[in-house]
Amino acid sequence: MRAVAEERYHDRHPFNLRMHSGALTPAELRRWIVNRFHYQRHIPVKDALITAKLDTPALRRMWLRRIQDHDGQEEGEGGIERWLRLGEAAGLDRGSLLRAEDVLPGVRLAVDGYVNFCRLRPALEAVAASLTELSAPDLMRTRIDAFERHYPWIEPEGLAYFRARVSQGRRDSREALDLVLGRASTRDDQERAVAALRFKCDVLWSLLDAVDGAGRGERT
Ligand SMILES: O=C(O)c1cc(C(=O)O)c2c(n1)C(=O)C(=O)c1cc(C(=O)O)[nH]c1-2
Repeated sequence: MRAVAEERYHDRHPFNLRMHSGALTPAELRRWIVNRFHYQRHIPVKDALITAKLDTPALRRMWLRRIQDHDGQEEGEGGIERWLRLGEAAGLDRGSLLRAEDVLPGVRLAVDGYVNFCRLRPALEAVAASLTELSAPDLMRTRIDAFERHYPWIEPEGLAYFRARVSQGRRDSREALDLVLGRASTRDDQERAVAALRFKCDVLWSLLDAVDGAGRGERT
């Protein structure tokens, strides 16, 4: 699982490499923020679908916390709100983020693919798909450094989302890995868990393909 989460993770995608080296234009970075918001706002939806598949109070409590991380305990809190503030720090309008008018077709398909995977597959596979988060905390740190160094026009308070995800991602991936290791007792289960994680890597990769492709005309 760790090898898949490392080798196929989107930190190696050309768009992320350009982000980290400071090569993105303001328009490209804003396009990424708008499109990634579409992914962010669906994370609690897919986590609700997973919660419904878990069969003990302890597991449901554990997974419900993820929904709270994104939705907050009340208005004005949580990861979705922090992402909206990132958008504002980059000069985007909150209303246009919420209306999702500029979300690319390929991004809609990638996000639908992930939500429907979690809707239709058993808990083991849906939880295993979240394990891209094994690699997410390192990427968050790279991203924070890159934003501070190369994109100072984004106000620093906007980076609160990424800072919070470093520890949340570590805890989430530890819990999800324990759950998968505890449940995947047969060879078949283990292979399905690995395939789920590969699928999720493809979701993240396709999302960035769409964002990258949309900017190609502007760059040449
Ligand atoms: O910015 C990123 O590169 C990135 C990647 C991932 C991931 O690896 O799936 C997640 C997040 N961010 C994220 O912010 C997040 O809340 C999250 C939840 C999940 C998941 O599948 O349950 N992945 C991710």
